[in-house]
Amino acid sequence: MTTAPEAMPVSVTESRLPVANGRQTVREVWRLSRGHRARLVTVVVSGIASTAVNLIPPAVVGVLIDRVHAGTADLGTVLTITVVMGVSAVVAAGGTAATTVLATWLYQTILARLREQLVGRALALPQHLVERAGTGDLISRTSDDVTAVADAAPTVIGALTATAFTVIVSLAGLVALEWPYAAAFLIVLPVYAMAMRWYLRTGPQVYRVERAAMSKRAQQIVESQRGYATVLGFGLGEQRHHTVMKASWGVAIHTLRARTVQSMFNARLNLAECLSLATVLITGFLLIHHGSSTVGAATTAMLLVLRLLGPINQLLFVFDIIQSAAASLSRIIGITTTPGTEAGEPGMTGDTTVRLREVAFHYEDGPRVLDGITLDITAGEHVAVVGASGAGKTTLAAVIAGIHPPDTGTVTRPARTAVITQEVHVFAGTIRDNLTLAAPEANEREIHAALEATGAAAILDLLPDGLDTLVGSGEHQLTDAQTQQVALARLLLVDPELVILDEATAEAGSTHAALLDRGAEAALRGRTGLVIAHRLSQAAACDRIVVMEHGRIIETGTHDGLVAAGGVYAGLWATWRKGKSLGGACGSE
Ligand SMILES: Nc1ncnc2c1ncn2[C@@H]1O[C@H](COP(=O)(O)OP(=O)(O)OP(=O)(O)O)[C@@H](O)[C@H]1O
Repeated sequence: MTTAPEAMPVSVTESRLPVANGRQTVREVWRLSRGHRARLVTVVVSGIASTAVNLIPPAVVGVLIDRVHAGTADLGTVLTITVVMGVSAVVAAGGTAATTVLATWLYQTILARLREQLVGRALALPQHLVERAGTGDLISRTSDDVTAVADAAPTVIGALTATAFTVIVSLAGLVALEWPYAAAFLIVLPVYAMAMRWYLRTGPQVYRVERAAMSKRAQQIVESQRGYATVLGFGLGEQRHHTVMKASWGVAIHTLRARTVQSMFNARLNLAECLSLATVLITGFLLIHHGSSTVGAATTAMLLVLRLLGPINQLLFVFDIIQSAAASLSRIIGITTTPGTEAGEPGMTGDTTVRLREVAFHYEDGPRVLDGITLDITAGEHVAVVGASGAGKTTLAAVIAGIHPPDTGTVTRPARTAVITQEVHVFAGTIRDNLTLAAPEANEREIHAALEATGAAAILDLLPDGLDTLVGSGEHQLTDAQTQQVALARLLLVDPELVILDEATAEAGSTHAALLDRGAEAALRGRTGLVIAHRLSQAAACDRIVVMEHGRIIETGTHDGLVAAGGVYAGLWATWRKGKSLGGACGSE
């Protein structure tokens, strides 16, 4: 009796990252095999041949039994049959080994290509897609789904090549012995079909839910790790722990359900096996009783059926794994076939201006946070955006940067746009790695010039190994100000046409703020710039100021003009001046 192998979890269809359909998946796998098709054919032929050789032993055992039964077996017969069985076993083993090696080489090569494409494409995905779907889904595809496909490949490829031919040859063998043997086996096939039908109706849904629970858990863990500082800062450890624990329990419950479904499928398969053996045994008994079959033929028939059961179960199990792995594969190929940003995102233009027309935007299920935004930023102009918290400043920056596509309206921006957001990540590696991340060709002189210009050169004096100091998790920790300075220097090395600065708030008048203002000034010099002004001193130094309220632009003009107009900005400025000292981001102060 048999036991089903561990079923792979299937993918979440409700995911918002694209999922390829069956035809796209097959076409893509076929494309990936380009250059290796001759090997593919060899794998199929050698797998089929070795399976066919495996059918020789049942046939010769039947002959031996009949000869023994007829009293014609002598030592020569036994030796001949032994040699035939021995040779067929060696040939089948050699063929299977060769098939396995060739198949392994083939699928590993294809998988390696797929992985390369996946990583390359994942890094080039349009940001708004990843933002909307959540990084957990992307991580799940690049880890869980790749593992599912890699684990499934050996089983699937080996079994598929062997199974189909075994079934055909064994059935042909049963017919050649006596057609009732084949008929006896065939009448049990509906039981297999019913087991399969039940499983296909029940399994995918259970696995899908299991996989959705896994994605949710991954998302919760990633968010807890990403927001580590916030979790610590706000004492959210207990709450995050509870959320992750709840998500983990969800996985445990759904995994238990999935394994239960698997066990029930096994029970149905075992019933089908018992019925096949019983019907062929009874048929053999009846045929021998009526003198139309021999004991040897009945034995061969039983051995052939026993041989058939293995591949049939294997086919069903492989079907299960294929189904699960195919879902993972379609999730992976959904990513690899998604157009990346290399060819340019919508809204990218060849000039250095920014142009927004009647732009509206809302977050998933939320209200509109941008409404009727029309704005032009001319080449080289520095525009500051100010407004109360929640006015939509950061969202506007993200829409201009192409991170969020607008719901309605149009946005155009320069092709080379660089953004510094409030959360700057330090990549594991050296300071040099972090600086040259987006400009790998930058030389030593350019790196130092960028550090000087942004005021970040002083950081090097504080680091044990200068540019080669290892930073990131578990290594030297940069302060927030240093991290942002490094980000500004990195931005200089990229030399963008449009700079969008939405840096973390720094207390006005602090050394931190002064350092950031100096870095920002260097980053904006000679470029078109949009500054989300968290300190009004940043706004005052820009060419033009845009005031936002509830997702709309309510005032726009120069600092002096807006102060003189006595509107919302003038009020903000008056409040600001009361308690703050001035610095500047746009560099004109
Ligand atoms: N990822 C998000 N999902 C849903 N709503 C969001 C998201 N980000 C921002 N919002 C909402 O959109 C509105 C505008 O937020 P936004 O961050 O753009 O404002 P802001 O003016 O930059 O505020 P702040 O100065 O506090 O950063 C707010 O109501 C905010 O709660």
